[in-house]
Amino acid sequence: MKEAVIAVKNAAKTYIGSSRAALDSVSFTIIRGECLGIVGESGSGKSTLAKCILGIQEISDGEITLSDKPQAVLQNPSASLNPKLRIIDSLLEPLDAQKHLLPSFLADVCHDRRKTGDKLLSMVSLPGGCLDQYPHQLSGGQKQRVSIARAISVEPRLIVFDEPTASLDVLVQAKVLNLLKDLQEKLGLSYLFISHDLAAVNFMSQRIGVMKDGQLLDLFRREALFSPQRHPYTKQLIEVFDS
Ligand SMILES: Nc1ncnc2c1ncn2[C@@H]1O[C@H](COP(=O)(O)OP(=O)(O)OP(=O)(O)O)[C@@H](O)[C@H]1O
Repeated sequence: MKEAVIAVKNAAKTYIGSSRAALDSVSFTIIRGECLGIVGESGSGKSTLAKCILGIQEISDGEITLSDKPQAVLQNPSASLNPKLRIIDSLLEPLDAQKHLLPSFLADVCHDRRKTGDKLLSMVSLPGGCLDQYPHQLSGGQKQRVSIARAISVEPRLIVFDEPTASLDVLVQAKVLNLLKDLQEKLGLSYLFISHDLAAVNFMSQRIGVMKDGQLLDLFRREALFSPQRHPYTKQLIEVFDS
C-alpha cells in the first residue's frame, strides 16, 4: 500500500460572520503519485479547501494531516510572481529558502544558480532566456509555466492546483494541462487538482471528487465517471458538460 501524502478527515470551515459552512465534514486521502481532482460549481468550497490545506485559512473542525509542506499553483500567475523580481529570483525562491534540499532531478546542476534555473525552465518547456526577464515581459501561459516550475523545484510531496488554467486561453489551457500530466507521470508527483471544469478534471485525475455546498458528495475512480452509481448531482454535472 502506497503512503498517503495527505489525509483530510471531517474537515469543516465556517467563515467568521457566515451562517453556513464553506466546508462541511470533508474527508479524503491522496496517495503518493496520484492526482485527485475536485470539481464543483462556484461557491461549492473548492478554494476554501485549497486554502485550508495550504494553511492560508484554518479549519474550524476536523483534521488535515500532511507529510510535507505542499506547494501551490493558483489561478492567477501574475499575482504569484513578484513584478519587481526577475524570473530567476522568483523561480528559485523556494530553493533559496530551503538550501538543504537536493531534488533528485537537480542533482547535476544544483551547485549553479543559473543552471538550476535553466533546468527548471526546460522542464516546463521555457527557454533559459526568460530567467532575466520580468513577469510583465511574459505571456500568461509562460508565467503559469514559471509558477509550475517553481512548485516542482523543491520536489514536493503534494502540489495543490486551484483553477490553474482558468485565466488562460483555451489553446494554452490544453498545453498547460498536458505539461502538468507529463510532469506528474515523469516525476511521480501527487496532485490535488481543483477546477470547475469537469473535462479538465477528468483528463488530469485518477480519482475525482465532486463538491457542492461545502460537501464532498461523490468520490470515485475516473473510470467510474459514467457509472449508474454516480450521485445524482454528478450526473447533472456530466449532462451540463455534454450539452
Ligand atoms: N473570506 C471569506 N469570508 C467569508 N466567506 C467566504 C470567504 N471565502 C469564501 N467564502 C464563502 O465560502 C463559500 C465557498 O467559497 P469558495 O471560494 O471556497 O468556493 P469555490 O468553489 O472555490 O468557488 P469559486 O470557484 O467561485 O472560487 C462561498 O459561500 C463563499 O461566499
